[in-house]
Amino acid sequence: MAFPIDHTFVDLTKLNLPNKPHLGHVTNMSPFRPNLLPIFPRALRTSTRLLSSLGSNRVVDPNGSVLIETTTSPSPSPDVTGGVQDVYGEDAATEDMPITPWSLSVASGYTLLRDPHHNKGLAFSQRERDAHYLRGLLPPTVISQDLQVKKMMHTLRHYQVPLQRYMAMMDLQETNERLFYKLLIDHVEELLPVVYTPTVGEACQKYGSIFLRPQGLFISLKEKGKILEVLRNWPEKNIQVIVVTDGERILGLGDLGCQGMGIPVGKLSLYTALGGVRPSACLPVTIDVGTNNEKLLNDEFYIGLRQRRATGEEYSELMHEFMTAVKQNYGEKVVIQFEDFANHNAFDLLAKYGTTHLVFNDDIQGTASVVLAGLLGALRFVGGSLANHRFLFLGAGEAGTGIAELIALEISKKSQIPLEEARKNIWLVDSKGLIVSSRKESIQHFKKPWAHDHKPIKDLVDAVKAIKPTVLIGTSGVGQTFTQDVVETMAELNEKPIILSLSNPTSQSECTAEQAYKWSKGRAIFASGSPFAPVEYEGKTYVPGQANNAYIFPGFGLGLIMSGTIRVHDDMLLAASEALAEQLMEEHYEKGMIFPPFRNIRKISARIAARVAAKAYELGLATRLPQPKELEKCAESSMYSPSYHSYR
Ligand SMILES: NC(=O)C1=CN([C@@H]2O[C@H](COP(=O)(O)OP(=O)(O)OC[C@H]3O[C@@H](n4cnc5c(N)ncnc54)[C@H](OP(=O)(O)O)[C@@H]3O)[C@@H](O)[C@H]2O)C=CC1
Ligand SMILES: CC(=O)C(=O)O
Ligand SMILES: [Mg+2]
Repeated sequence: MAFPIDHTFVDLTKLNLPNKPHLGHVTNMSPFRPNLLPIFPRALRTSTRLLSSLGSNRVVDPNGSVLIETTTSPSPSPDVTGGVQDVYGEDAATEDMPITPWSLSVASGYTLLRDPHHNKGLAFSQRERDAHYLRGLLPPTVISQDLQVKKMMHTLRHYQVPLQRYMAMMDLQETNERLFYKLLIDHVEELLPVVYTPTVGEACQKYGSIFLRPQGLFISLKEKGKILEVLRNWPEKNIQVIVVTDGERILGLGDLGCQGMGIPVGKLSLYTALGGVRPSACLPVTIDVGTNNEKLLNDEFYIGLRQRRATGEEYSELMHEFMTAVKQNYGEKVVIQFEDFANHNAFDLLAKYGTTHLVFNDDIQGTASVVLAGLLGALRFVGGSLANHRFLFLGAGEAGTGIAELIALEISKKSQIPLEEARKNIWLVDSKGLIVSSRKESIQHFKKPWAHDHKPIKDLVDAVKAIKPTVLIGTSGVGQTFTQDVVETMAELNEKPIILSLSNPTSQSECTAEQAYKWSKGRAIFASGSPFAPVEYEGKTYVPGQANNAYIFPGFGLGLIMSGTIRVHDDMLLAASEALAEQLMEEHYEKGMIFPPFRNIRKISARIAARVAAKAYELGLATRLPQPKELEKCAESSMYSPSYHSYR
């Protein structure tokens, strides 16, 4: 179907039909939208009769794409009943088989005001208020969406507590979706820290207490054997992106179990606001296999399963059922973004499903791509190529080893040296110290490529002194681990030390922006995972960058979707990094920035999407053919706009 995915109606007057439509044949017609035929499974059945009354066996949209087609076969195949595809098995079901009673109605009056997808609040015009039975349900004034944005920002700025802002934003998302996205797009730099890190971290910790309305799809062990049915309970059918977590490693806050749902919800808000993917095409999912967080298990307001985490086969079987059901229900072009899984599952899931599904691990791959872009930008300050630099990581998990591997891949490709060779300048420290060859037998598989020959070193500062890195990257999830000693040593070793404190939320950042600039005497090139305000140091203002995968995944996902790509490839991550790095302009360098500002993020995302899509076409992984000529324009024009529509 070539129709935009949030169109659940098709205008019969605009279609290529031989006879005038006889609307009596469609039971779901709206009195307010008389020419609109609902495109929903149940409506498809009623439309079969409509089609025969029109003397046609197909409905074609203005672009020539078939929207509805009756079968001409005398003996329909088992999944084609009554002449149309029996999408959810309603027609094939016998009387004793349960089905989902899908129905579609057109919202008006009170229901319309309570429908977050269509509600416009005080922005309903007088004519719309008459046409849609709203008169008296709203006070007399009519205001524009822009004024609504202004008012909402005024309200948000009055809240002193970040969590209050978060709750107000979530409430808006659940009551007036377009206004929520308009606000987020127009004030992205101010509101990103509200709906995303750091505030979303606190929201997840307190999710049970602040929980008002469920968001997203909860799939727990109780749903084993029924996951396909659960997916079918979700009201939207055309899903393009799923962000899924099992809540075991939420930011640097550890196991938050079912309350990790704040993360997929937040990430998908960014898919829409930053990447332009329609909200109706986004599905947040939390897999609940229990939690090992004692505090939550004993919290009377905890919303998840009250048991310790299932592991081993029980875990894998649930995940496999989920992955299979997703492909069965939505096909193979749905992006499945793994988010905030613990590393003992994350690497295995990515490896296992990377060859059968369109999967992307944001913590391993998205983080790698954004950090590589930042480093390419930082070369401008420090000179040379990546091959001339030495890297030391604190933290050798998903983010640390993911970034390390992409840096090595970039060096290997650019310098035409083997990957093994490129890895030699990259060192990692985990909770037990520097990863060295004598530890090789006892470390997890994803650390093994980094076990170089060296004597063991326990402390970070000693590792800094021994390795002499030019770049220090924090991915430990532990705050304040870049001590004054560590930063000063980096500054002794380097004229411009590159220091990235990537751990989230702010409380877990390896050091603050102020510490990095102060302890390096203003010489550090610094960026952090969660935002820090500009810092004044000895009369100069330093603008820290935000090295967060939010720069990458929305545009990356858009690129996959717009090209109909079926698998993720590392070269697409490199393409995304290059696209992001190229958008760093002279004016940004002058302020010491290594990332372009977030306020231009939709433009940035369109460029990333175009480059990712181009790479997918080059690799033969894109299925949307022929390849559009101008991919960036194509990306821009396909982006969701939050402006209100006017109603008939
Ligand atoms: N800015 C961004 O875009 C992103 C930031 N992150 C952040 O990065 C952090 C880590 O995430 P992730 O890699 O997925 O987590 P993992 O759990 O996979 O890895 C954490 C690593 O840190 C090590 N570690 C823990 N404590 C210490 C310590 N005190 N000293 C040295 N090393 C330590 C662990 O060691 P061991 O292996 O021995 O247990 C492990 O290697 C999180 O805070 C997360 O929010 C993640 C993704 C994106
Ligand atoms: C940003 C992110 O994905 C994380 O901290 O896990
Ligand atoms: Mg994450």
